[in-house]
Amino acid sequence: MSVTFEYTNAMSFMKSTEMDNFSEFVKSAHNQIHGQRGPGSDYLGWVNWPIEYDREEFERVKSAASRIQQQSDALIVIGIGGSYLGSKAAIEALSHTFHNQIDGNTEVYFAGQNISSIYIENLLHVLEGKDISINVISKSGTTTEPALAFRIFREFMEKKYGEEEARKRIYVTTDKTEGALRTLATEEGYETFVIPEDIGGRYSVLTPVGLLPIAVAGLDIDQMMAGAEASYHKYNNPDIATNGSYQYAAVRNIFNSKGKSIELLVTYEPGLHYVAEWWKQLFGESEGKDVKGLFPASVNFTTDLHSMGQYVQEGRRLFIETVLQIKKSPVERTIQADANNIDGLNFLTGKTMDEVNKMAALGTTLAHIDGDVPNLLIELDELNEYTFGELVYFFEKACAISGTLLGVNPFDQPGVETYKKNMFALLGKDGYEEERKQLEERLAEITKH
Ligand SMILES: O=P(O)(O)OC[C@H]1O[C@](O)(CO)[C@@H](O)[C@@H]1O
Repeated sequence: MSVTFEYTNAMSFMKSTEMDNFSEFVKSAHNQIHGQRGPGSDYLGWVNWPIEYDREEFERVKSAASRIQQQSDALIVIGIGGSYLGSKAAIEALSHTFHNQIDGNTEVYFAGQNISSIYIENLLHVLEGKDISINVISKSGTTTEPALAFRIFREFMEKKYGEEEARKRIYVTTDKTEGALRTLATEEGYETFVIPEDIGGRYSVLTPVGLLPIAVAGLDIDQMMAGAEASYHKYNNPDIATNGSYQYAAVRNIFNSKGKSIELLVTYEPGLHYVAEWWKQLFGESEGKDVKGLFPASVNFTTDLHSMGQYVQEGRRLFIETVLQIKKSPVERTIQADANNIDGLNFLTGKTMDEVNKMAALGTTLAHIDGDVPNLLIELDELNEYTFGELVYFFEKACAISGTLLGVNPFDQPGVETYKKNMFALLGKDGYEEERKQLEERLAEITKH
């Protein structure tokens, strides 16, 4: 089982010497990351995590997951950004497409990833009559969206079960010592899991942040960590000639410097939609700063070929494409002959749906190459917990190296604060009086025109 990277379909857009030229830069980026040096070096805990993770806590995650499965019909995962995208990606990719509708499964719902009252109302509606547990996840413990959702769900739980029983159904994943959530968890006696202080949100899927919800969904987290460990060893050498993760990092930078501004992550399996969402946060927050970075976007083909395909083929030439492909679908559905053949599809008789999907992918790749879109390929032999773990680490490593090559700090996200500052000022939070005054003046100016 493995994850492979290749860029053969990008070679007509670049010279092989360009890759060679990157080899020394890649080596020094590798040495920087492994030597715990450089910008953001306080956030490198994820590098050795697959071999160094806390085994005792890992076992506790598994037993909490089976307790939740026994005590509840549904788990509500409250978090935003890196505190929900990894588990959402794994559950969508690896579970039954309609996981929550299958009898016997512990349903998993997400909250706190938006501020929509409609969403909360409808979620509470769906939960009527069900026994529930909560896993609230926030590294800082102060992020508005999950804090707001937790306020609502805590009250809901205490009303439904009483304080004592609610306590047994609330699981908190947060910083080891700091933050409002840690304080609350200590006061209330909730069971807690730790987000290591040297692992940022977007690098946290293989910590309890991702692992508890993933295990509750019935997935094998031992296999996931085994895949991540294999990937750790595979991408632990600085040689660009043999390190696919570093090749991916270098090729992205080559095309960025040639003026490409968007990387489209392309999938042909709907279950991979949230893997792409997770990937967007990883690369978007890591590289989008100092007026730099490829804009990470994603499409689900063939669905989006009927909406975005036209632009990718003939619109502004901004793109590189990275196809995330599963070599062989675990499900074989053979197309049958139809006596009347009114739809004209009898030429597909005897082929499987997956063969058709693969030919759609190949045809699209060739068409997009003709439309000047360099094509990169990441292939998974199979899609399962093991290869998911491998893929996560492949991307994490590539992202750290890519951001380092780009010359940014891949581990901070200062730009996210700007909207928060405005929101707090507009809502009248204490300490934001001056900002509020300035915004009000600005808004008055806009209304005048
Ligand atoms: O886990 P927290 O601290 O609530 O943060 C959630 C998300 O918010 C961000 O900090 C951005 O505001 C992301 O980097 C992070 O994944």
